[in-house]
Amino acid sequence: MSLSLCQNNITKACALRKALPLYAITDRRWLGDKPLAQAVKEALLGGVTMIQLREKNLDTDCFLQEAQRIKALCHAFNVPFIVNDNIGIALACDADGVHIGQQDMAVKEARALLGPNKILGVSAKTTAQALAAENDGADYLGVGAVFPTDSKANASEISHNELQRICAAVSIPVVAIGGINEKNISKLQHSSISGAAVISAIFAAPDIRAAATRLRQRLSALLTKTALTIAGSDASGGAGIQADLKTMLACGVYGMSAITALTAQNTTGVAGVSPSTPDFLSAQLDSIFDDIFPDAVKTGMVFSTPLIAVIAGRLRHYQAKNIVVDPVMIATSGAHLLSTDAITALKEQLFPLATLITPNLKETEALTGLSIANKADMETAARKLQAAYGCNVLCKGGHRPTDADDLLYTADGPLWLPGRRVDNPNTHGTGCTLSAAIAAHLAKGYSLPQAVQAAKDYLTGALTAGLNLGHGAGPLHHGWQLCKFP
Ligand SMILES: Cc1ncc(COP(=O)(O)OP(=O)(O)O)c(N)n1
Ligand SMILES: Cc1ncsc1CCOP(=O)(O)O
Ligand SMILES: [Mg+2]
Repeated sequence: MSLSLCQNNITKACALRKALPLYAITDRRWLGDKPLAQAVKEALLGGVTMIQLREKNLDTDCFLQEAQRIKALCHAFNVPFIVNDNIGIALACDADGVHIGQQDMAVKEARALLGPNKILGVSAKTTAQALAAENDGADYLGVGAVFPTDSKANASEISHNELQRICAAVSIPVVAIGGINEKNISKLQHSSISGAAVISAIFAAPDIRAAATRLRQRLSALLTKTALTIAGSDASGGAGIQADLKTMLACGVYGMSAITALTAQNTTGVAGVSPSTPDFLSAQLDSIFDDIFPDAVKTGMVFSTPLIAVIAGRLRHYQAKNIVVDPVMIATSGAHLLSTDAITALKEQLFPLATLITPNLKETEALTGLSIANKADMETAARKLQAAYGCNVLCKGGHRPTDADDLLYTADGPLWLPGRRVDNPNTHGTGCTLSAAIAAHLAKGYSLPQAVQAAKDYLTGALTAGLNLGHGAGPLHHGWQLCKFP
């Protein structure tokens, strides 16, 4: 992963992931008498998430006119519009992007012509082609044919193992293409694709809208991702397990929980803590991993050395991936949520397993023994943690006086992610919410910087919604995208 990603690239990549699940590609040869625009409108009404205009035989004027018409239609549905093969047409109609094959033009050249903001898709059949395309500036890959197809002459098939290898090799999203329909789509279940690109299963269907709707439903089930929170319960619902589960749902991921401790807690403070036994925590983790293997895990309040030993042991045993460790030590209210002797266990047993740790400024100081007065100090401390434990570090600037800039420190170095300070004293559960949202986005296949950026955007929305409950620092509105409280 390269951290030369600029903020714009991250935003573009996040938007692209939402557009990939059901990617419809036009082919007027399947339409009979039906006008292309009508077919595309039916597909859009059925819920396709991106449209590609694929014309192999039109002259330039007709191609451009068609592109302008279909683009307007797509944008009326807030769906990105891509042009196949022809970058000149894509630029002339200001399409959202272009899709090219290995023979169409060099990926580097396409990227240079398109600039950084347009979407560039590239066809790939091998891991070598996929890695080269990613390196040269592709935003997504079209990989196939994954089944026999009647829509493209001489489309050679690739094995599902190769598809899986390509998905694992690259950080950019992959859509499968070729012969995909409602009946066979479930065979792609374990491939880690971000979507399916489809021609005939949509455009050759007698009822295009209904076919798109059914495929979209199948894909939603197929692409469902899961995340696990290992944390303490907050009786008042604003932090801990309760915040994490609400966040995961709001971020489009199925959430599961293993409870380390019950807390009698509200917005004014923690009245009591009743920890789980190590055996019972272990039993909860076994129940989860043996049945629904989580695509990502976050840990929050881990409380004590014996509980940390169980968590580390089970995560290692199951080879859990995408682990976000929020080093919860002291609640916003001042209550201690980690026994002092457990800090060493947290560092030595959990940090080395983590994809990311998410300390705030106070936690960063406690973990490093350094005092932090400015951004340079944040970089020094984050570098120290990254070097000591081999995990990526998100040093959160939420308590900085002027901005809410966060520092993501990886083996590639520092990446500053600017944040807007939201004027809201109700911040109970912000750390839990951010780390759960990062885990949710990692589960969905976002790269680490994308996941952090998407989680920051979600948290900013939850703070901005301005929920005002309780007598202390109140909770956030985790469902701000779903509903408004009166
Ligand atoms: C998403 C997606 N993947 C592959 C293609 C194939 O494009 P096409 O121009 O038919 O063939 P190549 O250029 O890849 O040889 C596509 N249109 N979209
Ligand atoms: C364009 C393309 N590239 C590889 S397979 C294919 C055809 C996809 O069409 P269908 O979904 O009808 O099989
Ligand atoms: Mg092509």
